[in-house]
Parts: sequence; C-alpha cells; structure tokens
Amino acid sequence: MQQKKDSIYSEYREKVADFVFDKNVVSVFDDMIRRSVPGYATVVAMTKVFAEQVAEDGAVCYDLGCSLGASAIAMRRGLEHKKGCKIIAVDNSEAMVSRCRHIVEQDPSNVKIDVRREDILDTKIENCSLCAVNFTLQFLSPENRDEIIRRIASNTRPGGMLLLSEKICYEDEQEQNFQVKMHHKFKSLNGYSELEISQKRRALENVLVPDTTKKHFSRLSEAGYSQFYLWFKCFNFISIAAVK
Ligand SMILES: C[S@@+](CC[C@H](N)C(=O)[O-])C[C@H]1O[C@@H](n2cnc3c(N)ncnc32)[C@H](O)[C@@H]1O
Ligand SMILES: O=C(O)C(=O)C[C@]1(C(=O)O)C=C[C@@H](O)C=C1
Repeated sequence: MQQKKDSIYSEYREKVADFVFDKNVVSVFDDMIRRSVPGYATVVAMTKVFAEQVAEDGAVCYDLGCSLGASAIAMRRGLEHKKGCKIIAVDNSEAMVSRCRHIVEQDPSNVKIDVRREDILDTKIENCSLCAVNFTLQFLSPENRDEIIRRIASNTRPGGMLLLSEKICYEDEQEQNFQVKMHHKFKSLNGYSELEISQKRRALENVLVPDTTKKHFSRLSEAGYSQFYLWFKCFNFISIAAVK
C-alpha cells in the first residue's frame, strides 16, 4: 500500500481538536498506524493463520472497523483454499470506506469482500466463523462495548473465533507509566517528534478510552466465549483470540 507520510500533528496547534477518521487521516492512515501501533503488521498478518484454522467451506467472516481493509485482506489469504467463503468489512467513515473499496478491488482473489459503510452497532452478525475487531472497540463508548461483544458472541458458530486487538491501560500506576513511556519511545524512534506525540495524545484523550486486559477478559466471559487467550502483547497494545 503506497501512502503519504503522516505529519498531521507536526505543526503547533493552539487548540487540538478531537481525533476523527476524516480525509486527512485516511490519506496517511497506513503510515500512521504502522508507526503508532507496536506489532500492528504482525497482528494483521496473523489474521490469515486464524482464518485458515477456524473457517470451513462457506464461512462468513467479519472485519469490524476495517479502515483500509488490511485485516480483511489478510483474512482473505487464509480463506483462499476453501470454497464459497465471504468477508463482510464494515466502517462508518465515508473516507475510509471509499478508499478501502478501491484497495480491495486492486487485490485479486476468489474470496469476496463486501465493504459496507455502517456503524458496527447496526451491523447484523449472522453465522460468524471469524470476526476481527482490530483497534476499534476502543473508539466505541464504554456502554456500547458489552453489547457489541455480546452480539458477536451470540451469532458466532461453536468453535468460531473473535480476534480482538486493542490499546489497553493498566490498573497499576507504575506499570501504566512504564508502558506508555515505552510506547512513546517507540513512536519517537519511528520519527514522530515530541510535539506530534503530545498533540496526538491530546486529540485521542476523549476519543480512545482504553480498558484493562482484565476488563476485556470479563466482558468476553460474560458474552459467552469459552476460551480467551492473550496471543500478542507489546507495551500497551494487545490482541486476544476468543473461541466460542
Ligand atoms: C484504528 S482503526 C482500525 C484499524 C483496522 N482494523 C486495521 O486493522 O487496519 C479504527 C476504525 O474504526 C472505525 N470506527 C470507529 N467507530 C466505529 C463505529 N462505531 N462503526 C464503524 N466503524 C467505526 C474508524 O472509522 C476507523 O477506520
Ligand atoms: O497513536 C496512538 O497513540 C494510538 O493510540 C494509535 C492509534 C490506535 O491505536 O488506533 C490511534 C489512532 C489511529 O487510528 C492509529 C493508531
């Protein structure tokens, strides 16, 4: 994916507005997420492995909060040797969806990806074998998180899987400070200035509200997942595989 370098927060701003997935963010999104989320490329690439493992012929899979379709495309790679599978990829940002459709069209495959502009709170989940929710639940208001996870779980086939990747926070203040410091160091070594890091942090403050790993586990358990495993972790970012 050929994209512009992210310099959105490089100039000093008197007032930093709340972060939104608008045209400007979409135009640099691939570069932004790779330089901001430690392990992003690994988490996305492994979607193929999980898809190959859990999906059978005719499987219906979901990528909720698909952005530019990176997870859906990795998922597609794991479904290519099965028959009649399809992926439903959902995002509520018009700018994301229109670029995502273009990217998906450029990716030849026999696995259909249906890209929908929709709020994931309105997405009908049916007969789900694999659902990826990568770095998206964190943007939903806390009261909607239980509901969406419950809905995914109750419409997932026995043995089906949810891949949930998130930025997290820690109950222990010392650990919270340590992990955030390491995350900021990671961003700084990826070329972001102190100004960029602090302005983006302010922009995300009221928009991205992380949960603890414990909270994610209790939500998954209450939703009806029988197994949930922390399969990836780097600083304050995790990915969980939850099996129904
Ligand atoms: C950090 S990005 C996700 C990255 C993507 N999953 C990937 O692996 O590249 C979060 C995405 O969630 C979308 N989003 C946030 N809230 C949403 C909602 N309620 N319904 C649908 N999409 C939503 C945003 O538009 C954005 O594209
Ligand atoms: O830059 C940060 O600090 C982040 O939290 C990264 C993060 C995310 O986790 O979704 C935030 C917004 C953009 O979508 C890309 C990445």
